[in-house]
Amino acid sequence: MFEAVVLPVAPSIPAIQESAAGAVAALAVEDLSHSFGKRVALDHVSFTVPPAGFTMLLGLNGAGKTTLFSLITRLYSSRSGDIRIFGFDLRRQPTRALERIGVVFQQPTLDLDLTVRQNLRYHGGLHGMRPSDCEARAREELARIGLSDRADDKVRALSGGQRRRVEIARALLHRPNLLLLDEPTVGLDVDSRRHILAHVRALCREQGLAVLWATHLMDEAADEDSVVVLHQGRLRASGSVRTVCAETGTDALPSAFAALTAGERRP
Ligand SMILES: Nc1ncnc2c1ncn2[C@@H]1O[C@H](COP(=O)(O)OP(=O)(O)OP(=O)(O)O)[C@@H](O)[C@H]1O
Repeated sequence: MFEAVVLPVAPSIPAIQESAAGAVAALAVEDLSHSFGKRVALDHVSFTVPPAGFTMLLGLNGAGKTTLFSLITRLYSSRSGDIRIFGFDLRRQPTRALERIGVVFQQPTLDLDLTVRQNLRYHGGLHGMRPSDCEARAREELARIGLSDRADDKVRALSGGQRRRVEIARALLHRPNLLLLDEPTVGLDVDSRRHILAHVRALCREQGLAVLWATHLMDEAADEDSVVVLHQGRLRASGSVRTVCAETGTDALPSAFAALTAGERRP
């Protein structure tokens, strides 16, 4: 359990206001494909994530969620298709695009032998933050997530849920406008899952963040979310929960998801 602390809204990066005079999507994926040898992981996928609000990226194992995240974060380069982040083309303007996203990867990436503060400082350095800014932001984000008193503990001493919370604080340090989380609650107990989801939903509401949350757990979705459904590398549906239910002739997201992902599983 932790008490979330509500802090003032962080200022956004000014250039976004300029480029987002219209409602520029936080993320626009267009005709994106990616293969590992002969295995097609993403097959002509197109969808958008609204400039603010919570979007669930739903897919079973092997749907292509992590491959998509790897392309958006440029761990892999896309050979076919386009990705724009707040209007910035990831291939042509990678710095401007990438500085707008924060990422929590599926596999934990904190250094267990560094303290919480040192992990955050390292991340700030990678983003070119001044040490004093980084220190102030680390304090803010650790307070927000209820871990101020653990700043000087080694990450190894934290629970799985606390480590995830530090990863979220780290992802927000440079004030991104789009937060990507790849199955962030995997391996956590019910209480930690609930609190992490509630925390990210609160961030989304209070700071006007756009969030893309990948999961296969239907109980993490809410009626007001936008959803993107991937299955076996293909886009099966995207839009509001209501639209996806209407399109599948179902009355709830779990039934819609079951209908959209029925059929042969890939070996
Ligand atoms: N590095 C890789 N080399 C070869 N094939 C890969 C690689 N990474 C992913 N794949 C394949 O690409 C497809 C999509 O995998 P991906 O990990 O993106 O799915 P996912 O939706 O994230 O699944 P999970 O929920 O299990 O993490 C799968 O068939 C997977 O085996």
